[in-house]
Amino acid sequence: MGIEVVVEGLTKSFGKQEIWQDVSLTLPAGEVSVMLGPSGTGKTVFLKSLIGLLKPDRGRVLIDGVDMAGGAERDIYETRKLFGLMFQDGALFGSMTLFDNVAFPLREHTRKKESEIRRIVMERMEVVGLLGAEGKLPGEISGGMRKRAGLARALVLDPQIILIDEPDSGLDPVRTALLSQLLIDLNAEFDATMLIVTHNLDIASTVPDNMGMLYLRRLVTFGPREVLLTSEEPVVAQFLNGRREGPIGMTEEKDSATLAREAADGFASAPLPPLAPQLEPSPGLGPRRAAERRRRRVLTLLDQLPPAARAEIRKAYGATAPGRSDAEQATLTPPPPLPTRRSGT
Ligand SMILES: Nc1ncnc2c1ncn2[C@@H]1O[C@H](COP(=O)(O)OP(=O)(O)OP(=O)(O)O)[C@@H](O)[C@H]1O
Repeated sequence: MGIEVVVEGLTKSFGKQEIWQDVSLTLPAGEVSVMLGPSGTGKTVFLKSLIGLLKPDRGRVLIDGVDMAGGAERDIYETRKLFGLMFQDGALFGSMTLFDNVAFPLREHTRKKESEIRRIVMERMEVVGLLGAEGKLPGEISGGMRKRAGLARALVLDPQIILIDEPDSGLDPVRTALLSQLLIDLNAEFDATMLIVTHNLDIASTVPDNMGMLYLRRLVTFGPREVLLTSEEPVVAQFLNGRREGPIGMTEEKDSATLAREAADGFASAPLPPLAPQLEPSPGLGPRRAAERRRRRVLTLLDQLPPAARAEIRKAYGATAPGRSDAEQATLTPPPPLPTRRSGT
């Protein structure tokens, strides 16, 4: 099962440019989380800080007792092996075939025999739908295929935490919808903690268990998806509706006169789109193990959430039994059977 990632008071600047300050959140073990935010708000910097590639000025990133922000380099190096990373363009080596690209981490970080490497690579290629393309070079395939190859490579070391940076960039809507399904299927198969950075509203509204948003050098919110998707905070509502009107401008922040004029025109009261259901794993995979853990976790949190989010969660999980608190209810319903995993994964 995936590992919990605890972020405490993280603050990062480059010289005089403050990227974000005092970011605190917990990525629950094995669940899928999405981080939204306008361009340039430091989402990629956040991912790199989680894995210890960038050092924050203050704060901690705790993974299994190791502080990725300020711990001993040897511990950070070891803990990094728990991660799978997929950056925007797949970050493949152009002169290597897809097979060699996907095999690279196994050859680099393990002493496995070539026959074992072949078995693992072909299995991961199958998971991302790339069987048959293993002999191709990255330049010979589409952008979507390159991203899936990047995902296959992120999976070869059986990661417990998977960080994915803008998996949708450059993809058409159909490929993006297929990718959303693939991300949920990967979570069902590997039960890893996943954090996805994206601007894509289709992925954001249908894939994650939890969502957060970075804006104006702070974390606006982070929590169960229903909180952000029902939030009336103007910046969140603007982002989720893709509207021009609202606090976010081309250079991140609009001036107060423009904002006041737009507010007078009523942008703040425009309704949010109805909540889309979260995707289920493809037939044959069984339910995600994280789904039942998340149900129990979120029901115990219910009393602390805003009313609109609470109502959506109750709707999603069925009405609470009369006379029982949400926390009691969380322990009552028996969990569904565990998913059947494909052999060898
Ligand atoms: N190594 C670095 N040195 C100096 N500045 C950096 C470095 N890495 C990132 N930045 C700056 O940090 C800011 C945030 O960058 P980042 O790439 O994290 O944004 P983002 O939210 O991921 O943007 P996008 O959605 O457009 O990819 C930018 O202004 C960028 O120029």
